[in-house]
Amino acid sequence: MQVLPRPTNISLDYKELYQFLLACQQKSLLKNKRQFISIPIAIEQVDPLIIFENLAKQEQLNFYFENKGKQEAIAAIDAVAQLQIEGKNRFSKVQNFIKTCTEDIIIFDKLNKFTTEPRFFCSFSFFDTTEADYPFAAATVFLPCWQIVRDSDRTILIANIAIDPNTNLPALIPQLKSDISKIVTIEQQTNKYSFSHNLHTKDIADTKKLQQTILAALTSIRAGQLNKIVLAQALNVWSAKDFSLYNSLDNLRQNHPNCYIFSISNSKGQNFIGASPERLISISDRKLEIDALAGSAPRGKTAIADKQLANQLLNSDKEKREHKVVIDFITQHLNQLGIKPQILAPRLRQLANIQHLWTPIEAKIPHNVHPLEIVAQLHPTPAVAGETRDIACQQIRHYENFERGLYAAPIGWIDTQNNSEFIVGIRSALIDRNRAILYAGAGIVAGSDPAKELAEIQLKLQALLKALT
Ligand SMILES: C=C(O[C@@H]1C=C(C(=O)O)C=C[C@H]1O)C(=O)O
Repeated sequence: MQVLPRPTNISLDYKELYQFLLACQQKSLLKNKRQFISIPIAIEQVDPLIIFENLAKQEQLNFYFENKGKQEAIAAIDAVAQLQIEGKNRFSKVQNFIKTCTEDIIIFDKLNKFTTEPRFFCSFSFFDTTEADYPFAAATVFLPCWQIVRDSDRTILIANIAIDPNTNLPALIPQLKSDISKIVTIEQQTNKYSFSHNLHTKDIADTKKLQQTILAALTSIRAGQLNKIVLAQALNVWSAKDFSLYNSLDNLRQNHPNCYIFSISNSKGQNFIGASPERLISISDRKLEIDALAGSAPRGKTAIADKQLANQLLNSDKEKREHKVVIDFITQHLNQLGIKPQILAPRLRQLANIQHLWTPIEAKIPHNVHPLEIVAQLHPTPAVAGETRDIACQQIRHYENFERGLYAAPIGWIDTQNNSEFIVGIRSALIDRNRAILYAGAGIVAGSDPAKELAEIQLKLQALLKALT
C-alpha cells in the first residue's frame, strides 16, 4: 500500500474562468469553429497512476507514461479531439491534425505561470497498415480531456474543453468544478488486489520454428542480402481472471525503474502496455536526444559475474557491429533532415534483467523540423527492424506469423510548442481482458548464436510475464 499526501484546495478562479469562456465562445462564433480551451491547474503532488486507475474507462482513449527513475509520470484520460488512420502518410496526417487543433487551442493561463502545455498523445503501429482484426489503428492521436503531468517537484492538471456557439456555459462551470474536485480528492492510496497467478502460455511463433527462422536469416546475411534483422516472438497468455491494468503497470514501474512504462487504450477494451528502455526521440526547447540501443547481455547473478558479462558485451565484435548499424542509420537519417547529430561515447544501459550497449545521440533541431518528421524518418530503426531497412521489413513480414501491431513502434506525445517524447514500444503486451499477447525480439547479425538469441527473447518475455497480474 502506498500513501501520498492528500491534495488540498486548488487555486482556480471560476468567476474569472467564466468570463474567459464567454470571450472564447464569442471567438468561436466569429470564426464559426469550435475552440479548445486548455485550463492548467497546479495541484498537490499525486500519483498519476492512481488517478488513472480511478478515472480511466475502457470505452475512452487513455494513455499512461512513466519513468520512475526520472520521476516523471503522465496520465491522459478521454479525448476532446481524436484521429485514427491507416496508411503511408500517417505521420504527416497526424502532424496536420495537431497543427489544425493547435490553431484552435486557447490557454487559460493569464500569468503564464505554467510551462506545461497541452499535449497530443500518439501511437503508431510498426507497419503503415494493420490487419483488419487488429484492435489498434496504424496511427492514433488525441487531445485528452484530462492531462496530469507529474515531475520531481510539481503536478499540473490540465482540463481541455471544446466550446462552440451552442455550449451551455452556465451548466459547464459547475460540471467542471465538480470533475476537478473529484480528481483532486481521489484517495492517494491503493490496495493492490490479490491475484492468484494461474497463467497458461503458448508461443505463437513456436520456439523451434523461431530457431529455424534465425538460421534462415543467418543464411540470408551470409549471402549478402542484408546485414541485420530483428526477429520477434509473440507469447499468448491466458488467465482465469481479467488482468488488472493498474497492478501490471505498478509492477512494471517497480520492477523496471529505468524504463519507460506505457499503456495506451483503444477505447474498445484493449490496452497495449510495456516497459521499454528505448527512447526514439525526446525534444525539449529544440534539443533532440536519441538513444541508440542494441547489443545485449543478461545481468550476472553476482557482482563479478555481472561485470564479466558487461565487459564481454562492451568488447564483443558481434555486439558492436549490431550496435553500430543503429548509430550509422540514425546519423544518416538525421542528416537527411538537415540535422547534424553529436554522437556521445558508448556506454552500458543496465536494466533489472538485461544490459545493453547504449550510445546517446544529441542535436539542436532547426525551427522548421517537426518532431513527427523525425519520427517518420527514423522509424523503424535497425534496433527493431534491421539493415537495409526495406529488405529487413520484407523478411520480417515473411518470417513472423503474427501481427506486430504496436510492438516496436513509436508511442509518445507532442505539446503545442513541439516539445516531444517518443519511445519504442518493445517489451510490450496487448491485453484483452483475461488474454494477453506478449512481444519481444532480438537483433540477428553475422555471428549470432541462435540459442543465445532465443534465450535473450525468453529473458525479455519473462520480465513481462512476471508483471502481469
Ligand atoms: C527488439 C527488441 O530489443 C532490441 C534488440 C536488442 C538486441 O538484440 O540486442 C537490444 C535492444 C533493442 O534495440 C525487443 O526487446 O523486443
